[in-house]
Amino acid sequence: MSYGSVFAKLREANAEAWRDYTRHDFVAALGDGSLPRAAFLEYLVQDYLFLIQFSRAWALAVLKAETLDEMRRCAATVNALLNEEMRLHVETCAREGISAETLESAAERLETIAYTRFVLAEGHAGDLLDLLVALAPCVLGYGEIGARLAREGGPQGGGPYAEWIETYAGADYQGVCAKVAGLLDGAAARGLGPDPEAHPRWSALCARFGSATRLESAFWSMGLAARSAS
Ligand SMILES: Cc1ncc(CO)c(N)n1
Repeated sequence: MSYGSVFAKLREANAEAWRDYTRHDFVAALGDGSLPRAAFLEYLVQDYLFLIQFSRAWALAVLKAETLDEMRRCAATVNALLNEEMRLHVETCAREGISAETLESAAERLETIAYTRFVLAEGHAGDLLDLLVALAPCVLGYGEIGARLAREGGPQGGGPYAEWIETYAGADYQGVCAKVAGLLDGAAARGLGPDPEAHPRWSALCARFGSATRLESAFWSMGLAARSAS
């Protein structure tokens, strides 16, 4: 699987953290269907709150964009988040008796606050490239996870979390991933030149990508911890 050259370099520079995130126990349990329902629902409620802030971060990317084409592509991502991805959360929760109002008034857990405010703060302080590097593990990590779980599940799929897997493995979401990888490559080419790893900004960008990746792992762990809590 490849989502562009700069993403591949950032992932390689954070290989261990990336493996922890994309091969997390939560992900394995989603794939084989053994994830307890309570853990999934707790994750889904927090993820809904995550997506609200994440949409704001993509709206910030519209603001930080340097070309009209970038503005359009960032705006399309805001639309995909608010009007497509969040539907999965609302519909799944509705079937479990959790209303949209309940979702919106749920309290953010610390892991949700940490991750979303990290991305927003990095974006406010930096330029478009800084923001996209903080956003990349979320968007492209889920694309990679969804595609892998769909492949491993075989042609029929099935299982209790098939709809979640299909959301991220599906053509719409994979198309968003390709767009985001293209945005990242473009912003990096502009900001870092032809050899990004030789640029003085590179180590800070790798560290930022690594932090977001570790915050993703913490988000999965929060879901697993909810298995026993309420
Ligand atoms: C925590 C998290 N990361 C990434 C995505 C993909 O948008 C998501 N829905 N939630």
